[in-house]
Amino acid sequence: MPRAIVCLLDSVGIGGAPDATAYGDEGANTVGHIAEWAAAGKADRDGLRAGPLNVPNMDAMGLGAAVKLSTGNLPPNLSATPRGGRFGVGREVSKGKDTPSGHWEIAGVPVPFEWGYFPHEEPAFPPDLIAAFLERTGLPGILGDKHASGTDIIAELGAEHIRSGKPICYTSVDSVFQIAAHETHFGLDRLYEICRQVFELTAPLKIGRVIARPFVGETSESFKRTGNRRDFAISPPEPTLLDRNAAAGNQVFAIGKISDIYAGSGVTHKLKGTGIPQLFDKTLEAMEMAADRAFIMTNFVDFDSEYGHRRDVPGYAAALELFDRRLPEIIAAMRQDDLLILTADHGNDPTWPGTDHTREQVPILVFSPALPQGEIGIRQSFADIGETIAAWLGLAPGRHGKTFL
Ligand SMILES: O=P(O)(O)O[C@H]1O[C@H](CO)[C@@H](O)[C@H]1O
Ligand SMILES: [Mn+2]
Ligand SMILES: [Mn+2]
Repeated sequence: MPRAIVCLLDSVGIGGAPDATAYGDEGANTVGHIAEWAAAGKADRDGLRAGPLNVPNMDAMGLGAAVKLSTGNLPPNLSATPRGGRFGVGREVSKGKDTPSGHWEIAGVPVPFEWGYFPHEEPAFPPDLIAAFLERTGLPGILGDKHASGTDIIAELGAEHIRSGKPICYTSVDSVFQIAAHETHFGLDRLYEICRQVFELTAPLKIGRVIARPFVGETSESFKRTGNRRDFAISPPEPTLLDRNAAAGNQVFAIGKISDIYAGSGVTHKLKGTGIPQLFDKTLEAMEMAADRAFIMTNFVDFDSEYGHRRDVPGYAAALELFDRRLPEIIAAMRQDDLLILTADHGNDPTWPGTDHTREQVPILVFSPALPQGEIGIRQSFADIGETIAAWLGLAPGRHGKTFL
């Protein structure tokens, strides 16, 4: 009996989105540029990695071929000829180049509305929203109130935050209200509680997520974010693949950030994990526990949060290589009728200006022991992934997307 596993490599885009210009991202290509920089010796870091990008296992599943299909160019050290599975390219129809938009569409639900965004101005947040927030929480004020990178802003304002007790509030090009606060000086539960308050206040503005960004350390040089990030997210507007599989009485394993991204909806088993190795361990654990018709989905967030937003090319390359080294463990744990899909939710080209996501197409790399090698082309919506999995698991067809198997 079938099962399905999705490894979502957060932000591992492959360029070529036809609407990239509208986002200022024409030419962005996360995998392609990392491979180019690595081949040119520009992704070396002592003690971490060196030389051309080395991802033979993903490449065998069609990573190089997918980049070529997406952009017309084969990046250095990747191959145009996969050695197993089916490869293709996913094109997003939802307008946001953010995590929930990508994930919901992958689970069969393109986002039918425009998210609310905060302007690239200071203050970024509407004064009446902040006034209501301060009134509800009794806080003495906020710091930040602008677009920022989360690591930069804690270095800039962390000390003042500790002194004043004012939380650091910031946003980005995504539909987010983020709050950074110190885990002990401010308190983790208190941070979660004020996020909950903001989440209620921002719901009418269609803000996708309020994100708690706890950190530790005592000085600007040593402040460090912890794994206790928590996302308070709007619920998807229609039942996703997760809801549909759970409603059919099947297991749905949400690993890492997945449960938060779908607001917990349709999740029957939630497994926490931080970092690529632990997320792999949890995925393997879920594969051991999973019954027939189970759906397992893991979000590997580090590509995005640790390397993409930080514009860290060697770090991103090393993370891809680490993922690639462990991929055979998942393949070895697969049963004959398990389906594995590697894909991504958007791009985050670490060679691109700024620190935000980039509008890109994504790889769709499909593997099942029984499935012959082949190509699935450029899919016109990420929803084709969800629809294919739904069919694989024996669920009734959904409202969006077409199966590609
Ligand atoms: O710079 P950090 O705090 O990592 O923020 C990033 O993380 C947010 C959620 O993925 C994005 O919108 C981007 O702003
Ligand atoms: Mn993402
Ligand atoms: Mn991100």
